[in-house]
Amino acid sequence: MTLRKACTVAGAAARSGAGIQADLKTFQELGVYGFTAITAINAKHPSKEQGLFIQPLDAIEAQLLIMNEQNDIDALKTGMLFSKEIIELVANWLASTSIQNIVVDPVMFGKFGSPLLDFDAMETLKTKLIPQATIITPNMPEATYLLGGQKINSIEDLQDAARDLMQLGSKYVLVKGGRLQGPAVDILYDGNKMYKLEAPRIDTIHTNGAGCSYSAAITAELAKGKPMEEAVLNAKKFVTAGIKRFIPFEYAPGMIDHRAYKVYGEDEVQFNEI
Ligand SMILES: Nc1ncnc2c1ncn2[C@@H]1O[C@H](COP(=O)(O)OP(=O)(O)OP(=O)(O)O)[C@@H](O)[C@H]1O
Ligand SMILES: Cc1ncc(COP(=O)(O)O)c(N)n1
Repeated sequence: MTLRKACTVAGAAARSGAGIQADLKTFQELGVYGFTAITAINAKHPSKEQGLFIQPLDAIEAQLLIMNEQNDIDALKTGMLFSKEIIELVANWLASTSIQNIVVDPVMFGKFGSPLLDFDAMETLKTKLIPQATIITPNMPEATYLLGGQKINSIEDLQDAARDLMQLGSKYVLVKGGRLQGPAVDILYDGNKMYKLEAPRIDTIHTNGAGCSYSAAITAELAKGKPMEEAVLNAKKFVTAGIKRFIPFEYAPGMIDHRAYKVYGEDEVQFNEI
């Protein structure tokens, strides 16, 4: 069987549940080979002022150049890109490749609010990168920022946001409703059909890496040739299983268990056209 290849262009997260580490673990669990290009190191700690180390542009460019040697990358995701300059670099590079499946996770904040995107980078994200995306995967605050402040407080608001976000030019939009009350509902839209994904809400604060791993799982499934609807459904099952078997940290909120889907094979997600 051909080994499928996925790539992530994102930040490294020192607690290792999110960012590049989450992406690689997810790729491995879902049976694809993972390549990485690291844009930043996120080592935020309450006792330290400086914890975010953005990589120099030439270091990022050098990693992207290495990717050019792999002319058979099946799917790619972007995560934390941080600055206007990095987004421009990645967007220009992507335009020069023939990669077909591009997942843009418009990472803006860490789980507990630390900024992972410069404010003046928003326009570049919207005009240079998102139009090249096969799918974008904003959570509720990210969707709100992309839409210039549009409030999202309900499943109907998620649906409206999905419709409005299509204007930015991606082929699919997935708006994640992780912050709503009740079941964990996400909305997938292709400009024509709209789908609701629903999983039971797990009572935990240990969800570090849920968003990154979700977009990485979609990337892995697309790399394997799955159609988008199936890729998103499998990815939601993967992330739900991971949240259910969360790994608590002693002094900080913990992270999802990337092994859970393979070990326990949970299957509790409903997928319906609405
Ligand atoms: N407690 C939970 N139980 C089950 N699923 C959840 C829970 N929290 C989030 N999810 C799901 O996890 C996935 C990641 O979504 P989420 O909205 O948390 O993204 P995120 O980018 O991690 O966002 P945020 O940083 O706002 O928490 C989504 O499918 C969401 O529905
Ligand atoms: C480098 C990096 N990238 C992304 C996130 C957010 O991760 P998530 O929303 O999945 O918890 C993070 N904390 N650090």
